[in-house]
Amino acid sequence: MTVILEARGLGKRYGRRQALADCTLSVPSGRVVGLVGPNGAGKSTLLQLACGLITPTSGTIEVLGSRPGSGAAQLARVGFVAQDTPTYAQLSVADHLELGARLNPAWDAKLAGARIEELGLDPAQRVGRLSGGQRAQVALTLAVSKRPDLLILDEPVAALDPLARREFLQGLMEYVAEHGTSVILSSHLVSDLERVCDHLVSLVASRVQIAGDVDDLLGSHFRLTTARREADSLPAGLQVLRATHTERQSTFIVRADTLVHDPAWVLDPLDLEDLVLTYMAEGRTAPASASTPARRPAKEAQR
Ligand SMILES: Nc1ncnc2c1ncn2[C@@H]1O[C@H](COP(=O)(O)OP(=O)(O)OP(=O)(O)O)[C@@H](O)[C@H]1O
Repeated sequence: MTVILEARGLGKRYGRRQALADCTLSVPSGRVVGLVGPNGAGKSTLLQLACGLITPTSGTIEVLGSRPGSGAAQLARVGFVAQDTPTYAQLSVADHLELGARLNPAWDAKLAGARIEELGLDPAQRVGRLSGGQRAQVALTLAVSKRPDLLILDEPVAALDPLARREFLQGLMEYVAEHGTSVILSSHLVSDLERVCDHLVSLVASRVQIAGDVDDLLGSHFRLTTARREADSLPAGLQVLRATHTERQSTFIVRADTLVHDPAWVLDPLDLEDLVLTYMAEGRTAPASASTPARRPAKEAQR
């Protein structure tokens, strides 16, 4: 398996504020990775470390086999769109493409021109006069037209209306399918991520809480409904992430790498949103472990 991003004990501290802590992560190449987590969890910090905009205060990170921002060749292989989709308000759309062409050795002028035409944007239009969504599209066009091996997008759809969001993600998927680019994108919109991502990284309180291929994660997490019982009476090997009880019934969200079936249980699959929200809620009540979430003991039932 080729790894596109490898972090070992990675941390970033601003004065006394720990923006990212003890992050150990290995992201396989060829994936569309969804990076999720509550506000302030450290998502932008991780993405900025990955493209070399900031440097770690502890640990190491390698992207495409070398230190981020370590040279022109490395920079050329990574496309980054920051959270505020920065563009130059006074420059036209065509000026942006010209800038992209001059700054990037592998610039794909045909791709850039075709995207702008598809989006129905006037090349002569000043970018400061475009809507937030159109500016996001111009920023994405610049990032993909440099033909990177890894595209890093920090909340790319936050400013877009639902239709523009759908079109943006559809366009991104078509691009990825055609060019095989690896993508890491952060978003609070898990339902969007569910449509496009095949790998998930969840950060809570500056730590990696869970990471893995979406199919593996969904295949090892379930909603288990049974006659009322306490979490600690469930078989060993089930990690109880959440427990709720009525007078007669208990519902557990469990993680189980190999599941023993019991006819007294009803097991239902989780969707990605359930899974992400469960871990986020768990992160609020217990400090997250960086790399071994499945080994934690079952928690006390919440009543
Ligand atoms: N330049 C900075 N100086 C000081 N603190 C910072 C700086 N950048 C980030 N932080 C702090 O680091 C923590 C993580 O911030 P970060 O922007 O990475 O979170 P995030 O998960 O991207 O949040 P959001 O979802 O709100 O965008 C926050 O507590 C933030 O205040």
